[in-house]
Order: sequence, then C-alpha cells, then structure tokens
Amino acid sequence: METTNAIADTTTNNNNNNEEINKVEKDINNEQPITTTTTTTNTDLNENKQEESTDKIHVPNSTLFSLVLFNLPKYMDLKKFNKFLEQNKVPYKKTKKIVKESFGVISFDSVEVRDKFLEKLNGFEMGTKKLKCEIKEEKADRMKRKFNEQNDDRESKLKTIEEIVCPWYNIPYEEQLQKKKEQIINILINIKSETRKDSLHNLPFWLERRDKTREEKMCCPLEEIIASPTIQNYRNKAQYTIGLDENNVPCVGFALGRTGNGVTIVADPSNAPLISTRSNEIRRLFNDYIISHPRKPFDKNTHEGFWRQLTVRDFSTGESMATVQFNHKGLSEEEINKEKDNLKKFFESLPADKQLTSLSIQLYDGISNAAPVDLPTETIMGPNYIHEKLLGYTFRVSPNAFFQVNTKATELLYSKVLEWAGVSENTHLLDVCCGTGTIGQCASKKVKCITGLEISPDAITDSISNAQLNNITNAEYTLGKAEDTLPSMLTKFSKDEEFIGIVDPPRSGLHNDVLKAIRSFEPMKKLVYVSCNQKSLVQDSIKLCKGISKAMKGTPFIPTKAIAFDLFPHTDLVELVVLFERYNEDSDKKLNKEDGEIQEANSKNNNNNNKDINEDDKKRKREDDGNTNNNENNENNSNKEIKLE
Ligand SMILES: C[S@@+](CC[C@H](N)C(=O)[O-])C[C@H]1O[C@@H](n2cnc3c(N)ncnc32)[C@H](O)[C@@H]1O
Repeated sequence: METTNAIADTTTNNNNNNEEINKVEKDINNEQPITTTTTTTNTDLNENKQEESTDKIHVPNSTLFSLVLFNLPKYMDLKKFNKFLEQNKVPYKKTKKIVKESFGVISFDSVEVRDKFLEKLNGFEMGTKKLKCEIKEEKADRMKRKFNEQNDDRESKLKTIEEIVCPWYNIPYEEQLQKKKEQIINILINIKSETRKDSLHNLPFWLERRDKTREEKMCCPLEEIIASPTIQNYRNKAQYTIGLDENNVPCVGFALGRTGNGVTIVADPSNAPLISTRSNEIRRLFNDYIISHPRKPFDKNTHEGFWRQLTVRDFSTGESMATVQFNHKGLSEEEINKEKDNLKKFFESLPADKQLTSLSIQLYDGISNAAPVDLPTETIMGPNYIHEKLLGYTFRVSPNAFFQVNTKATELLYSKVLEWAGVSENTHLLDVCCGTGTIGQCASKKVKCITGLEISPDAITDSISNAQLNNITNAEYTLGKAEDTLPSMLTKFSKDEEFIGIVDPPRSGLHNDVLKAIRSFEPMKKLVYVSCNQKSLVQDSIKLCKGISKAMKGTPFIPTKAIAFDLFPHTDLVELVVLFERYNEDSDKKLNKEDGEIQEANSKNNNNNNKDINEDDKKRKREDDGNTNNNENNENNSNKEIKLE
C-alpha cells in the first residue's frame, strides 16, 4: 500500500514538474504552436475509429529523449551548464538552461543513453546540493496523458440519478428553503444595483428614495418563502430519456451524461423521490416493452435507433397521459403505422388500474435532444388532453401545453398572485404567457374581463376550451408571440379602463418589445411578474423600473414586494413573484406624507427621551440617539415601503 502511494506521489510530482518545465521552456523558446493534421488510430479517442484532427498542437521533437536535472544553481547559465555536462562526459545532443531557474534539460539521441545518464546524474553531488534527475515527458506523451486525464475525469463526472433529478435531496428541507431564500435575496439586491447602473444619469425616484431609507440593498421587501405542501413525489410530469444503461440494456430513465467515449448512459430513476408513483409504474411497464422490442433506442452519436423519449403526466384527477417520441427517419409510412398500432395495443393491454387516459406519439428525427416545443403530437388512444383541478377550476391540458409541475404548490402560488394583483370588477386583466389560461381564469369571477396571450396553439386551444369548461364568458385569447400581439393590442384598448398585468414568461424572460409595450402603457398600474428563472427577471426588472430613456419610455414601475414559492423541492429552482406598481403622483404624495409622519415620530421620540436627564446625560444620550434614530428611521422607512404595497 505504502509503495503504491509513493509511486503515485512521484508520478504526480513528475507531472507537475513537467508542466512547470514545459511552461518555462515555451517561454524560453518563444515557441509558437504549429497547425498540423494528425491521424490517430486510437482506442482512447473513439472506439475503433480513425480520427483526423486539425487541432493546434506542438509537433513533438520525437528524435530526442530528454532528462530534466533539478537543484542546479540558479546563477548557472547555458554555457556553464554545458561545461558541467562535458566535464562529466554526458553525451548530450541539445540542452536548455536559463539563469534564475534551478533546472536544466538535457536531450539525448536514444532512450538507452538517456536512461544510462538518468541513473548516473540522479543523486550527483554539486556543492552542497544533490541533483535530482527525471525523465522529461515528451510532448506527445504529455498530450496523451492530458487526454486520458480528461477522459478519466469525464468518466468520474458521470452524474448520479440524484444529482440529475434532485441535487439537493441530501440537504434537510428547512435548509433548502433557507438556501433558496438567500438566492432570492441576492436577486433582489441585483435588481436594485443593476437598475441603478442602468439609470446613472436618470435615477428613478424610487431608487433615490430607497437608497436613502433602506438599510438592506434589496429592491423591495421579501416575504417569507412558501414551502411546497408535498416534498416527495410531487411532480405531475416527467420526461424520460430512452437509451442504454451501463450494461447496454435499453432503459427508460434519465441520462446521466456522457462517458469518455461519448456514450450517453441512461439510468433507472425508480428511487428518485420527486417522480410520482404512477408515473414510475407507467415508465417501468414501457421499459419492459422496449426491452423486448426489436427496435433499439436512439443513439445520439450515430443518430440511429428508434426510441427517443417518454413523457408521462398524471394529475390529481386520476387522469394520466403518455407521449412516446420516436425517430422515424428511414421508416416507411407502413412501418410507422405498425409501430403506432403495436404501441396502442400494448398500452390498451395494461391492467385496468394502470390504464392511461390518453396516449400520443411524436415523430422526431432531429439531431439535438430537445425537439422543438411545438413539434406536433398525434393522439392514438383516448382524448388528446387530460384534466387537472386548481382552486376549484378544471383545466384540460394537451401534450404540448405548459402546466405547472407541482399542483398543490401552484394553488398557493396562484392565490398569492391574485391577491397581489388586487383585481376588482373594473379590472381588465392581461394574462401574458397564459398557458392553458389557468391564472386568468382563476380570477375570472372577480374581474371585468381577461385577455390571454400565448404562443402555443395547443395551449390556446386548451385556454378556450377551459373557459367553456369553467363557464367563463369574460375571457378572450390571442394566439401568437406576445412580442407580436401585445404592442398593437395595447394601442387599441380604451385608456380609461383599469388594467392589471400578470406575466409568467418562459425561462428566457419577456421579449424587449413586450417590456417596452407594458412600460409605455400608462393605464397599467400594476404588474405581477411570476418568474421561474430569476436571471431573466433581473434583466426584465431593470427595463421596467429604470429611469425614463429613449428605449424605455413611460413612468417607471416600482418593485414593491416579492415572495418565493418552492415548486421544486430538492432542486435549486424556485418560483419568484414580484409585484411592480406604477410610480405616480399618488405614490409620491404617499411617500411625502409618510416622510412627514416619520420625522414627526422621530422628533417626538427625541423630546420624550430627553426629559428628566441632566445636561451631560442629555449630550451623551443625544449622541447615542443619533444612532438609534438612524436605525428607527430605517425601520420606519422600511414600513413605509411595505405600506407602499
Ligand atoms: C412558464 S409558462 C406559464 C404558463 C401559465 N401562466 C401557467 O401558469 O400555467 C410560460 C408560457 O409562455 C408561453 N410562451 C413562451 N414564449 C412566448 C411568447 N413569446 N409569447 C407568448 N407566450 C409565450 C409558453 O408556451 C408557456 O405556456
């Protein structure tokens, strides 16, 4: 054991030394990389493949074999180094030594000579020092080693199912919430500082005010994070990859990443705690089906194979849906139809308690893993949607339509969004990126009307059907990119209406044209932003809240409060809701009034506290109070901000 360690240490040192030497050598020679084409028959690179590479590499000096001699005097220059070698009858072909470095390189024309002098020079006494001699790693070897190291690294970096599906699973849930809260605090700090940077010459009033009055650096107060009501098996949707497991057996699961030779390993997620039991059952049954099926899973390297993906949705209504994606490249229509029939027969043959409500297929022969979001699906069994319930409303959901993955937590999220929107019977609610119409329809009884905008045709069809299903007659839906539909739509609305906006964009955030349109649409007094990706929220908030500029016209919004909902326990994701309110004269007056009240309260405080104390005490107290009052000031002003809400 000890021997192994010792060898390992020497090897490491050797490598490190060699790195150092190569770096210095390169400096000495002012070596320029040479572009060359190499042909490698290689078992390391890619199994049994001849690889041609045009990478920039350094052509190795393959005819020479070198040693590195350490512990040389730093003052020794090349001339003296050569003299020393000649005196000791070392038959070198080439040498390198620079002043200020304590090593030199000696090259020989054969391995035998090199090895003979390795023994001879190692331990050689020069003055008080013993020389240390090592074989210098040749460039080709060095490159090979680095390549192998990277591959080893890649092998070991193959993720586990837990890391893929629930990276925070080992962190106690309370701690997860705390971590998410900290993430959000940073986001709110960023919104403030980035908005300031972007409004240097035209600071919006809210920023000036908050700079003066708040100790914290957040753009607005943050309410306590809301935990998910269920933290196990909470997902109503799972998208499984179909590939080969580590034993080369077809597997419906999650891709762990690629091995060194580029093969994607898929693993069984049976124990992944986020996936619902039912989803796992369906996955397992389908896994058995493809194992015995003559067609193979799709291979990302060769782009051959058939099975690509299985998506399972199962809702609290008991309805469930599967969508099987396969590669139809090279298949005749007859062959495709046969596969569809077989698939349908298989799912129909499942026991009654495992029956699906809806089964669809999706043909995809693209190279990238992710198919386009609007790639059509074809339903081959049952209706092309299933239903879920939220806050007493029923929503049908098509295979391609978005639906929040954690139903119970979504109800909490939507309730807060509607509370903060503060809608009334006069409200015209704009539901931007409305999906299947969920948020708007949950508010339908309290508002005058709803306009929903959505890019996905399937989701819009669902929205319209959902309005009928829920007996809603005051909702209208527009299909298209919000950036195309919203700007012109806003110009047509009556400016006298009371508009409130809810935006729930995809991870990329809102398009600039949407932000511009909202910002310059003054009748919109409130905007509730639901964010699943807080990086885009920062960018969008800057545009909504920065000082007026050529690009961003219209009165700035003020971020007034924020709250996070944990829709994704055991992951680092979180939904954040921010309420933006339009800054107007009223809020100005409100702020001024509150300023007056705060000042009055402070001076009253001073008078009361200063009664009955002698002059010295008074002086000291005044000094102390200076600090206390500042703190109170901050506290009161924090309250003021909360009142701003
Ligand atoms: C995070 S989901 C929210 C959906 C819905 N509000 C909900 O809670 O179920 C984002 C939605 O935005 C839609 N979307 C993406 N890009 C869009 C765009 N440019 N214009 C309009 N809608 C878009 C997506 O199809 C998706 O339905």
